[in-house]
Amino acid sequence: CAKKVKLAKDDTNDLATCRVLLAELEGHQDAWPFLSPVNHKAVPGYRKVIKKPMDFSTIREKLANNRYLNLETFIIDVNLVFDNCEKFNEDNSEIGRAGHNMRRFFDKRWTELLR
Ligand SMILES: Oc1ccc2c(c1)N[C@H](O)CC2
Repeated sequence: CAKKVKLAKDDTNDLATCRVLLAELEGHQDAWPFLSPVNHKAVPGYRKVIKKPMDFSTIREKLANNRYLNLETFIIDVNLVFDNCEKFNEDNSEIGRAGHNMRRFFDKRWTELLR
């Protein structure tokens, strides 16, 4: 049978796409809980419960220092922000709702930009 050739995805614009997506996340009105690292010294339990803290300023730093292998590793870090939020906050709380809103926004935007 004919040999299957895997079509390579064009990843040329992925870095620019990550920058656009990150800027849109940072500019969202519900971004405030996620803009900078949680101060784990001021929040009882955070350091023990959340094994891999992540926030938008850390993602921006990693992007600037070429720390993401590809678009997928960037998306994994963004989703880590929202997964940490769900783990530590009630759904029916100010920050819990902000996390759900931001995840919904991100899912919609990256699929629009990449699908
Ligand atoms: O009441 C509080 C006080 C501090 C925080 C939260 C809730 N949730 C954040 O995910 C982590 C920081």
